[in-house]
Amino acid sequence: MKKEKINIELKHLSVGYGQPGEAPLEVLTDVNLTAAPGEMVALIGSNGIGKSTLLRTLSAFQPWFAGDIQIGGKSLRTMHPKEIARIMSFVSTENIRVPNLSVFDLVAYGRFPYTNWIGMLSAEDRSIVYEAIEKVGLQGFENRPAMQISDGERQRAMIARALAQDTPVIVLDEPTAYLDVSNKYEIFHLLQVLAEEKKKTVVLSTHDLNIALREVDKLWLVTDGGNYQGAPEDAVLNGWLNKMFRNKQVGFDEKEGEFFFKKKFRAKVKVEGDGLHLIWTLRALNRKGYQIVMQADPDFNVIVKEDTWLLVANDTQKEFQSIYQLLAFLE
Ligand SMILES: Nc1ncnc2c1ncn2[C@@H]1O[C@H](COP(=O)(O)OP(=O)(O)OP(=O)(O)O)[C@@H](O)[C@H]1O
Repeated sequence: MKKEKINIELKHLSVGYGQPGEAPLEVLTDVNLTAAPGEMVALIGSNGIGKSTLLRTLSAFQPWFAGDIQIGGKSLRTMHPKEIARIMSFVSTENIRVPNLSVFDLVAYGRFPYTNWIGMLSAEDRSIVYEAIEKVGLQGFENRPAMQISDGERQRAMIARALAQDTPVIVLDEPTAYLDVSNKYEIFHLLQVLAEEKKKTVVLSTHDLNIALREVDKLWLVTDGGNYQGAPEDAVLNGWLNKMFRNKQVGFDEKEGEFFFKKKFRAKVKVEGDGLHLIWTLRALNRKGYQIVMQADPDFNVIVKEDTWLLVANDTQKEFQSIYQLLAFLE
């Protein structure tokens, strides 16, 4: 079947929760965001801001209050669940609580929009399922009970299920939450390849900001003060990342490209040296709360040579063989 290329548009969207007779809880209001075919988008924002709520709403798992969600120019409100299932797959971090469900069966659920009413898999369906399992590196796990695999393996299996569903849009809520750093990069890479080669629109939420900044095409940034979208580099240059956290102690270092915790400086240090040894010495001193100065009068100096660190303070000098030893002495 020829796959359509699908745009996503969130227009003045208000999402949240409401029970009849209770005051509605609006989690996010007036959200205006877009994603194009072939784009990998990371939704980022602080804990509890409403990322899961937004993604569940986008995937038609819950209704919204105001505005519209348009998929390929058509309002999600007007679409039949079966039509949505052929356009959009959703991966969450929820646990699987079905005993005796094998990894193969779990992934095969992805084929439900295409199977007949008893869910019979054709030979083509089975080969798509095996291919999806292989793509996420779970070959050999097909017969294992899905309840008896690790969190990371289950996360891969859930992604395989979305691959088996073969939709032009894939929405993933924290797909890398349980993965180690090498698997996080692999999953980001896999999703990126899908976006690029198959022109799928991939929208995922993540707290892995450093990876997202390096790997995705676009950020959707939700904050208390509004929403922003653009290339990760636009987010850095426009200072959006500094608006992400209410905790003013956390800042974004535009030059390093990473978040840091603002500490009170305990002393000034001037450091001489070069190469990697200098860079990591600066990071270590910074981590321990020393202010690095170039011009101002330092409280002490550190001269970095390959594998030796010379501390010069007033009239005394002391040599160390590692950063650990230098920091221990400074304590
Ligand atoms: N089923 C629910 N009913 C009512 N309120 C809810 C429900 N689920 C979540 N909330 C509330 O909605 C707000 C947003 O929650 P949500 O899970 O969307 O945030 P999030 O950005 O995904 O957080 P995190 O980064 O911690 O996963 C929170 O205040 C949360 O308590």
